[in-house]
Amino acid sequence: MATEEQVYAALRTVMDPELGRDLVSLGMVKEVHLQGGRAELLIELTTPACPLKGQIEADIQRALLPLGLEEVRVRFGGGVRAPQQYPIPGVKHVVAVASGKGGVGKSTVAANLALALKEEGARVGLLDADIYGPSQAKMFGLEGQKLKVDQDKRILPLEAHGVKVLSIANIVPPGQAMVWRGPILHGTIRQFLEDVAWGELDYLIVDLPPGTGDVQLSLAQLTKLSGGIVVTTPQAVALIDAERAADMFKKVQVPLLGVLENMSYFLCPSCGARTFLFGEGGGRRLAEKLRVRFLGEVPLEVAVREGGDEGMPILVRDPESPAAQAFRQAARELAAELSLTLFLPMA
Ligand SMILES: Nc1ncnc2c1ncn2[C@@H]1O[C@H](COP(=O)(O)OP(=O)(O)OP(=O)(O)O)[C@@H](O)[C@H]1O
Repeated sequence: MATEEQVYAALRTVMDPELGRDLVSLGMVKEVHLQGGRAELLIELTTPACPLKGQIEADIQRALLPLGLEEVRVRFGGGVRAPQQYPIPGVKHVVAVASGKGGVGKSTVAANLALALKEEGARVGLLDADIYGPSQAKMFGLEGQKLKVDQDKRILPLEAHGVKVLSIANIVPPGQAMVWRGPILHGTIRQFLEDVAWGELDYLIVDLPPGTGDVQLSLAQLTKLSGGIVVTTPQAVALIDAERAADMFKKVQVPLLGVLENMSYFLCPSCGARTFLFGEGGGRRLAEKLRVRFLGEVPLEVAVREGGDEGMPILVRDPESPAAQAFRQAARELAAELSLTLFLPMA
């Protein structure tokens, strides 16, 4: 009959593929129950959205095989690991979504990544800091809704599809031109972070304006961002600007968690054929050049645009569509990269 010590010894041979250390020394083995010929394990991953769950489970099964157990059941648990210091009280991670060029789908990506992380069990907020072209209120069907404050006069974010959303569009009347001077803008970003009752969040996703301007700078100065991602299309002009956005993160010492390529190819709704409208492989090549994780390719699908216009992001509107699946995978990659930064401090 296998003993607990033997199980732990076997688990010491199972590596977290990304961290390169074994599950026991990483403190991931939370429970080992042995009864009869059965073992039940509780493994706490660095994030519930870990993309390598399947592989880790298979490795565990393989490592315990020589112990001759009848059955090994693996449960995965644990929440999102937090940094030593929270960037905002109650908020574990602030992640910025940037793009060099406008119109590459940054807001669509921010919305769907937020929803995908929520789907994995995380508590998620979305801050629309794209003050020149806020689109999250529309994307989440919250247009025209007024914000309320709590008894401490803190702004209460709105909520849709299980994500807390705060957009400047719910503050400034629609269609009104916004001229933001540096100090006002800085103050507004500060308010978004400090005077909003975000509550307990694992991730606060921030949808930045395109380019490399004052909002980015203010955000980096006002809070400790866990990281940022850059959204691009495969097109050469977009890639040049994307590299600039990546460089901005470097300048303000924010870890670049990855590059996501959107509008990678058009997926024909009737025959499923792929047409590479903007070229092929540019996002991956950029990620390789920058030595960061490639978060994946999201196809251009009519339903993504329709969903965005109707207040139903694709993850909600058509969860099984190729774009939704690509967003889900990208969110897992992002969560995994983020938890890596907690173990391996920035070089
Ligand atoms: N994968 C996709 N498939 C189809 N349409 C998409 C996709 N991604 C984004 N879109 C559409 O492209 C348009 C621009 O997207 P979005 O507003 O997300 O871009 P953005 O980069 O945030 O723009 P801005 O620079 O104005 O902030 C929207 O109509 C959106 O619905």
